[in-house]
Amino acid sequence: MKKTLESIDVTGKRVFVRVDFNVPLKDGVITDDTRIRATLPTLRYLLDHKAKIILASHLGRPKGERKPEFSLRPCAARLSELLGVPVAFADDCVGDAAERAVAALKEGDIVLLENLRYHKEEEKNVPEFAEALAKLAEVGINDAFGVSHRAHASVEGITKFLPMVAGYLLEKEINYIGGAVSNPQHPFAAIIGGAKVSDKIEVISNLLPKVDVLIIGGGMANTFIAAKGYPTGTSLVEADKIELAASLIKEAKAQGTNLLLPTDFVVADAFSNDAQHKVVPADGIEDGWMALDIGPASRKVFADALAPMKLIVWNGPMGVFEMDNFAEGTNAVAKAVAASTGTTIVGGGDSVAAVEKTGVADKISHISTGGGASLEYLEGKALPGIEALAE
Ligand SMILES: Nc1ncnc2c1ncn2[C@@H]1O[C@H](COP(=O)(O)OP(=O)(O)O)[C@@H](O)[C@H]1O
Ligand SMILES: O=C(OP(=O)(O)O)[C@H](O)COP(=O)(O)O
Ligand SMILES: [Mg+2]
Repeated sequence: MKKTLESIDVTGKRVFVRVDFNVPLKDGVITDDTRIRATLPTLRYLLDHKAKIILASHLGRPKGERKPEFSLRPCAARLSELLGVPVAFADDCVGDAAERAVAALKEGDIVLLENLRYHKEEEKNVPEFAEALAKLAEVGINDAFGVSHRAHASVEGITKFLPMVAGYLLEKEINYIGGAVSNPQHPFAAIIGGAKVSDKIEVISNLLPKVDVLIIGGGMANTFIAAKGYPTGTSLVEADKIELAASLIKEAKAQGTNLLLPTDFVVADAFSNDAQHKVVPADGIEDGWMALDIGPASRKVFADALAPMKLIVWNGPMGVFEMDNFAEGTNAVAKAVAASTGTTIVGGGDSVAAVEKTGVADKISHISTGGGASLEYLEGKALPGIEALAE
């Protein structure tokens, strides 16, 4: 058993809380705050116990550079509104700015530190960086399920210097997803889409024997379309995963898993809502065109396949749903999942934003803050951020 928040003394202490505030943003405005709201139970507990709260998160993938569009500042403002208390902001997560902000904390105060990934040492899990983070606090909490599959400094490395326990969000995710997938109901479908193809394609081999139906859409589908030998135009394709996709198609067939790929796409001549667009069959993507959504025939096939399912796990939008002209595939799958009489789990920063946008979030059994994390958990992998927690 991993230790949880209530088993440690936080009163008056400096508490480091790793959160996942990697929220979708458009022009600096948060378009979905689910990941922030999901941490409120832990934060309210810490406020009630007069802790000095130090929040740390990544946002996007700035790859070690201080790119302003990846600043966490909008999240401090949003959190302050949600909690109804001031939330201070420190311009850096280590060094002078962080140390000064932490020294200024009184009991019941909160500071959010700037993006951890402005330092390349975070993703590289450099011990000195983990130690610098650890030194800010006396106690550590992981409430960042969405990034628990990453062995990064603030998630895994830090625990060698500061023991970490699970916050309420992490505990809830482990209990729900762990429970649903340890002895899954059948028929069981997984739906995988989105844009993080090279990461998420790696889980499919381990998923195939667990599920009855595997639906592939979104950016993920294009690499499979390429594996079938069809042209993909200017679509997002992970060239060095085409061979893997081809072998997954064979594995699915050999195991009798129903692997469903789109049979048609909405293609566009540019990555823009204003681009020209049309529907083409899956083998009909021409040069200069990119697949940005699944087509109407695919939506119907996917919805029909989902109808009899007793368990559905979905990560990754079916198209570029942020643009209205390419949102219909995601909307259709969201509605099909919402209509299911089985257990439904939707995970991922963007997938949850899509389900909220479609207006069906309250019809989903469990909204998970983790996309890649829930897939790896489902696959049966030990997540480094959870493994590293105190027993
Ligand atoms: N066909 C596509 N081409 C390019 N991007 C896509 C496509 N389909 C979906 N996407 C993008 O995938 C992104 C989400 O992917 P990902 O981060 O893997 O999902 P999640 O956050 O739900 O785990 C969205 O921003 C969406 O626009
Ligand atoms: O948004 C996230 O994952 P998701 O897109 O799979 O939901 C997490 O914050 C992890 O981010 P990362 O995939 O850049 O490590
Ligand atoms: Mg995402």
